[in-house]
Amino acid sequence: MSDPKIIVALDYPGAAPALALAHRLSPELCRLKVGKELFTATGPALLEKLMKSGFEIFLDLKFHDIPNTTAQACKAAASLGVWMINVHALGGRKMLEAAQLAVSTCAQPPKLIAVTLLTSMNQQDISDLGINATPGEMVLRLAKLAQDSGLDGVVCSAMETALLRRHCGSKFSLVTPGIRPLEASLDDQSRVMTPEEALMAGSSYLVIGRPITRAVDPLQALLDINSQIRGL
Ligand SMILES: O=C(O)c1cc(=O)[nH]c(=O)n1[C@@H]1O[C@H](COP(=O)(O)O)[C@@H](O)[C@H]1O
Repeated sequence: MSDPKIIVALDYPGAAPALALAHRLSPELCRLKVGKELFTATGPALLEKLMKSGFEIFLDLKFHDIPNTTAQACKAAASLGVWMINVHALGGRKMLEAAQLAVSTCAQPPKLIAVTLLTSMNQQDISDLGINATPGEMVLRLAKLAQDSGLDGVVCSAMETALLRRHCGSKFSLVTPGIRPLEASLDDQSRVMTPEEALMAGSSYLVIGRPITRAVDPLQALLDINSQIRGL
């Protein structure tokens, strides 16, 4: 099976627009991400439809709770047959280890990754939290914590991928949102890179939403990005 690098974020309020977009794309070209908005509106039924069409799904619910609650939520998410799920690294070591253990006991364990520092956040946002670190320092610390806890990878900005590749090795998955082709609007993202820059820096997968979903021709936008990154 092909291993498409692009994960298209289906950030929609309901099933109809999400399915309409999925029908225009194809599993050879991309994976799909279902996040909080869409999953809250549609529940697992939509995942089944998308998976029946052959798409691998990143279920992005960013669990962050006490260890037992997070572990049980991860178990429930893993039982849906998705390709990847995530938690927040800020939940700490005990939560991460509990999540990893819960997922590892599933029949078909999905990849489990941890969100480090949201790509919408910048130095000022970190200072506002009372944390005395640069984005790079904070992301590296959280990525090492996730790796030590047995997770498969992290969500980070592509601006940190070169640093994480050096410290976490080549097998650790680096999933990077905040991807913006040249001339695309930043929207609410802060730490962004182009698709080529992100892959050259060491990203494993690129999460891309609005630059594709809000394009006049989403399939063409996806094909354009895939042709820019071919061979990287
Ligand atoms: O976990 C994520 O996927 C995620 C983490 C992060 O730090 N930043 C981030 O943007 N995301 C998600 O990635 C997608 C980015 O969408 P666009 O900004 O439209 O490309 C959204 O669905 C976000 O929820």
